[in-house]
Amino acid sequence: MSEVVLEARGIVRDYHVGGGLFGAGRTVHAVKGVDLKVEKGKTLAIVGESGCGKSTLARIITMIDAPTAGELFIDGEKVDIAARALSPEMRRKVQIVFQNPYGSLNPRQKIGDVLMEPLIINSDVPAAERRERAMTMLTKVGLQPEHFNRYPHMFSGGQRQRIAIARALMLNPRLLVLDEPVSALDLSVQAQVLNLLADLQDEFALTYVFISHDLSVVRYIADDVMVMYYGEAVEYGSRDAVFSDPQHSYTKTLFAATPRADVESIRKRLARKAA
Ligand SMILES: Nc1ncnc2c1ncn2[C@@H]1O[C@H](COP(=O)(O)OP(=O)(O)OP(=O)(O)O)[C@@H](O)[C@H]1O
Repeated sequence: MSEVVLEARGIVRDYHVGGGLFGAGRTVHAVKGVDLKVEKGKTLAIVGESGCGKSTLARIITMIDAPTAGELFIDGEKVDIAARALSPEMRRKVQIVFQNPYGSLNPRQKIGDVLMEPLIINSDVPAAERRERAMTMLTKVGLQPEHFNRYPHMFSGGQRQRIAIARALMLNPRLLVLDEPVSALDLSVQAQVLNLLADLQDEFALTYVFISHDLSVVRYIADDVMVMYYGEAVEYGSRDAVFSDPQHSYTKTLFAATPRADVESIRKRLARKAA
């Protein structure tokens, strides 16, 4: 039987904005009741334009932010995100990789320390083993052991994203939330990082939630696709079903607005890289 790693039921997130001493302000309904389910080793891509609620949903899944309503289950266990003391074990299971590797790495921290930090904070793994695990992880993401003592500015954008992925994997998570992880990279580097993610998924049986606005990337990486529009999931199904027979008018418009040539060229490039 398949194992469900992530399930969300009726997730709602409202933000109260504006309103000072005398103003009432207003409520932004960022996520309006989203259900989703992702099985072990699979990738759910969440796609939609800026402001549709993708990042809000990503923060809720990562337990950084609490929903206004709804339930979240990780490995079948209900998560009480509002609780201050979420167990370290629960936190360990879900890690996030952000779009901008420049912003997410401390410029004064050597790469080895970047990788060992999650172990220092969340585990009692001894120093020698921390070092060894960081070295191993560097090679798993296609970097070299000698990169251990270098600083982030000495790396390219693609290499920095590899470092961010390595750090996210240091605690052996079950689920990686990838929030536009290749959007800031050149096309050829995007392909390399996507192939790396596919390899790591196979090796560690990882489950991915992949947030993107780029349909060509989604088509390559996803098993299932959710299309969000103004906080709602207007389309949700297998990649092939969503791409071959989109049901919602917004999805049709979104697909029509994506230049076909772009999709084809990146698919060919990815296929060449994969060969
Ligand atoms: N902390 C916040 N306070 C108030 N409103 C917010 C907050 N975070 C997000 N919003 C609003 O919620 C809506 C959804 O935002 P969100 O960032 O989740 O969308 P997104 O699809 O990820 O967009 P982008 O790709 O631009 O990040 C937007 O209208 C946004 O302005």
